[in-house]
Amino acid sequence: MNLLIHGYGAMGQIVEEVARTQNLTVAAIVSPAGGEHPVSIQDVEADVDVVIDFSNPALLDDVLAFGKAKQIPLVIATTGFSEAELAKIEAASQEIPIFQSYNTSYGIALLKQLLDQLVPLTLGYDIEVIEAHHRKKVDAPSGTAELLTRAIEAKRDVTPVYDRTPRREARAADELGMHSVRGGTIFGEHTVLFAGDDEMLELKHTALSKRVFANGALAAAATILDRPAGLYNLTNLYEEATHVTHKRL
Ligand SMILES: NC(=O)C1=CN([C@@H]2O[C@H](COP(=O)(O)OP(=O)(O)OC[C@H]3O[C@@H](n4cnc5c(N)ncnc54)[C@H](OP(=O)(O)O)[C@@H]3O)[C@@H](O)[C@H]2O)C=CC1
Ligand SMILES: O=C(O)C1=N[C@H](C(=O)O)C[C@H](O)C1
Repeated sequence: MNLLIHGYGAMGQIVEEVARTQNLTVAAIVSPAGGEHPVSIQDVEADVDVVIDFSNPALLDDVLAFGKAKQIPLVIATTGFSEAELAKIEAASQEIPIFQSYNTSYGIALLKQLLDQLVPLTLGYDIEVIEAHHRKKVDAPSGTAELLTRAIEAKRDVTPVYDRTPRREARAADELGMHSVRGGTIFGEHTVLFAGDDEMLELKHTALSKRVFANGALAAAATILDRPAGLYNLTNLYEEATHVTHKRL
């Protein structure tokens, strides 16, 4: 598997490190900051089998154009896409295999499965999603908070509310509050709180390193390599990705 690592910030660098420990071939790295690497994906000349993208939505068009021109699969792990950008990813997936997920950890895949089962049973409980990340994160709420919110919305009639400051009223039963904490070096923490009368239930996932995301992205890359064109995610790649992603680091 000849990898192209697109985006060479904190995550791109960890993907490179983890790929090398797994004896995978890093054929090219694209670093908008320049240095020894190409600045743009369009300048990559190496033979590449799959792209792993941890960068910025501003670069989406370039990544999709590259994947379609070379007819190779893409693993898109960047967060913060608009609805229009997500639609572009979906359209491109009719031509090439694309894995797109706002969180590549195995634990979040498990949390989503739990929510699918649990949320229909929680009428009468108020649900809030709380996420915490490092001080360098630029997007909020996190992609994972959006992913979890969509999973909850699919199972209960709720309306996401990100900012309560303009409201001066009691919480409506159908609200789904979302909250962001930023500080320090927190790798990523997501809590789904079910608050009932005189009791609370919390489902919480804590990433203990960035390696967990790199490992999951590499597992996704290996899994979609030979897939037909289509849009893949943690749910429909779940079975195959499990044994790879969940191996001991
Ligand atoms: N799906 C998942 O499981 C995970 C997703 N992520 C997501 O991956 C992305 C990258 O995270 P991380 O590596 O921590 O972020 P960094 O800020 O450390 O790196 C981002 C990379 O994208 C480039 N970049 C950023 N903005 C632009 C822009 N406007 N135009 C061109 N290049 C740009 C940066 O280049 P330069 O250095 O020149 O600024 C850098 O190479 C984020 O969206 C993050 O939320 C992160 C962890 C897990
Ligand atoms: O920027 C990060 O670091 C992370 N971003 C993703 C998100 O926005 O959910 C995934 C993970 O939580 C780390």
